[in-house]
Amino acid sequence: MATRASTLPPGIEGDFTETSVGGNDSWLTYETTRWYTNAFIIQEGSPNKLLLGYKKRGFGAHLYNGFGGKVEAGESPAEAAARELKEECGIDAPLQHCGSLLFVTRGGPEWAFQIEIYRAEEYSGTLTETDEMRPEWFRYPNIADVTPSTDLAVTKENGESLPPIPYDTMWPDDVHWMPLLLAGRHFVGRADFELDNEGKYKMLRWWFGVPA
Ligand SMILES: Nc1nc2c([nH]c(=O)n2[C@H]2C[C@H](O)[C@@H](COP(=O)(O)OP(=O)(O)OP(=O)(O)O)O2)c(=O)[nH]1
Repeated sequence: MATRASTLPPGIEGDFTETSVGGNDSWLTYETTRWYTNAFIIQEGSPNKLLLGYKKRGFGAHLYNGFGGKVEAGESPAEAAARELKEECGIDAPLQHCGSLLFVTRGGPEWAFQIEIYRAEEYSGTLTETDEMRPEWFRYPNIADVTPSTDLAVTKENGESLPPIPYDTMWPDDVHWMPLLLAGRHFVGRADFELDNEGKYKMLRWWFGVPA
């Protein structure tokens, strides 16, 4: 059950209703922030379809994710999101801003990632595999009855020919906000991670909410 947020994580400001919170570690500190984007194509139908890309190289390699990257000097986040979508999978889309995620690591990059998240229901152009990303479609269930913490990967659904959302090969925070994204809701969140000795990112603490 969502509760009105009493204490927001550092870096999150506003009036939000908490949808998911966890972890016992202290919030990590950071000195600088860099801006990033992440874009998803979401199509309701039979089945409902979500476009993800398998990242072939760089940060988050071997994970499925939306399409995105750094906001370059002189660009707005919306311009960067459109550019990255085109560069990484060859398509254009009427992207709409729907979320903001603060991503902080210990042992990884020393800056905090401010990630602006976009979605679109349509696109033009031909989906193309690039050096960085391999686009693939996944199915998701009808979300009317799904709460923010429902594990969509195991929910019974139609459209058996597409695989379910591959949460096991995504950033661990994504399961907390993906239902909000799929439901077309606006959301904000913070997730702190630690890079362990084996080169894996472990989530230490997280908080997600929707505008109150
Ligand atoms: N879904 C999800 N995406 C994340 C998380 N953390 C995180 O950095 N990302 C995304 C934001 C960016 O889209 C991407 C990191 O950017 P990148 O490493 O591809 O950026 P880049 O500048 O090297 O790429 P590029 O511009 O060369 O294409 O990963 C997370 O916890 N969940």
